[in-house]
Amino acid sequence: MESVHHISTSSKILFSKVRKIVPPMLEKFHKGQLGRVAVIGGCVDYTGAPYFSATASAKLGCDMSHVLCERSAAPVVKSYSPNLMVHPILPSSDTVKDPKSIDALALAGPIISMLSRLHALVIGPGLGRDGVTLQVVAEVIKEARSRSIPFVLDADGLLIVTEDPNIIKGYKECILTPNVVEFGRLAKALGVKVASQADISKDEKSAKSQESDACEQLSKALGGVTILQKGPHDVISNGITSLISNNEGGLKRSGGQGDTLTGSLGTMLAWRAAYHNKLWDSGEKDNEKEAQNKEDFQAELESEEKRMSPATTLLLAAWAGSSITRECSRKAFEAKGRSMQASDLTDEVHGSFLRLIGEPDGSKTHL
Ligand SMILES: NC(=O)C1=CN([C@@H]2O[C@H](COP(=O)(O)OP(=O)(O)OC[C@H]3O[C@@H](n4cnc5c(N)ncnc54)[C@H](O)[C@@H]3O)[C@@H](O)[C@H]2O)[C@@H](O)CC1
Ligand SMILES: Nc1ncnc2c1ncn2[C@@H]1O[C@H](COP(=O)(O)OP(=O)(O)OP(=O)(O)O)[C@@H](O)[C@H]1O
Ligand SMILES: [Mg+2]
Repeated sequence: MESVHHISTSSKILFSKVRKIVPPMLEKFHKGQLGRVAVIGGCVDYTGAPYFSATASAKLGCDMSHVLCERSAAPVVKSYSPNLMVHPILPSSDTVKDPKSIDALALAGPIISMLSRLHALVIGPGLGRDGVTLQVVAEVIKEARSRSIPFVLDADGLLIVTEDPNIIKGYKECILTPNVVEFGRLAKALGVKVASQADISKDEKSAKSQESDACEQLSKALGGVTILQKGPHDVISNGITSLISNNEGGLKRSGGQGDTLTGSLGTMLAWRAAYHNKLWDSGEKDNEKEAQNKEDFQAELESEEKRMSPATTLLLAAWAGSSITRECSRKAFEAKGRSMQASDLTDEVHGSFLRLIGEPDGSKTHL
């Protein structure tokens, strides 16, 4: 049976609502207003992941793209691109005197001091599993939460939640992006039962429903945190309702496609903040009511004149990031077939944005 909780609004309408939260390009804006996003990740083992994430964020359209990484990763990430601002301020066991006795909050100081200048964080791409690094990042998460800074948590960053779910429980300004393995770890930690492949119905509709039920349950167990569960289709749930992202993707499953997703989400979160701060006039009527049930969410998504509430735009931003990533994968696969690499997605970000979303009304781009 199809889950009763899915939002059934068509993709066409959802994309028209996404366009509402994309800031138009206007001469009056100054550097930074269209998004300052930082990716926290990059260690001795992984330098590609933070690069792909930060570059996707920049290519989607944020103004400033930072990478906060471990010392050994910084010169490598810098050498990939002069466009990124790369800060070697993420501590690890290799960069502290005594890894067994650290003051994690003090070590997080240089990162925390940057937070007031950022609109959104992407925590996790290529973070690695070093104990010192993870303790420091846990302090950054607590601080970002206390200041209501939105963030995406992915990859090794999700381990922090698996260890201590309370760190994000009930936080309504974050998106978790687990792949199938990470979802299983989180579900286990929260005591949510996930149907095994053998249990999942062969009927496609029922299978989709079972998967989105698991996503909704996990979201509920985390107090309504938004979860984007990646897979053949992506399920996005806030524990009350779900959106399914199922536009066609590519067939190559190369590593690093999740990084285009997190970077895109970082920019969507920064744009969403600008929308709620009324950086420009969206032409919509004010709406004081926060969406609380499926009907409210659907009504906001289908209204042509009312502003959306933050809970609705969070779901929508997650759906948009997923749709863009899948379109990048489709186009890159069309061109490259089985040789497709993560960097091929990076080149498709802007074209995918234009095809799916398009420039909002009022943009002076003449595209
Ligand atoms: N170029 C890079 O620097 C990249 C770095 N990455 C980083 O690598 C680190 C580890 O990430 P992993 O994703 O490997 O996580 P894990 O180390 O938890 O490994 C997950 C394992 O599950 C397997 N798996 C994935 N989907 C599956 C499915 N549907 N069914 C069964 N098995 C499945 C994968 O092949 C992988 O071996 C993270 O920090 C991540 O950000 C990745 O993002 C890939 C690209
Ligand atoms: N079977 C599939 N069919 C179509 N798209 C898929 C499929 N599996 C994953 N995707 C898409 O690929 C993107 C990355 O998801 P994936 O599950 O590969 O994440 P990941 O394992 O975290 O990636 P990474 O290697 O970057 O860590 C998502 O946008 C998802 O929608
Ligand atoms: Mg991943």
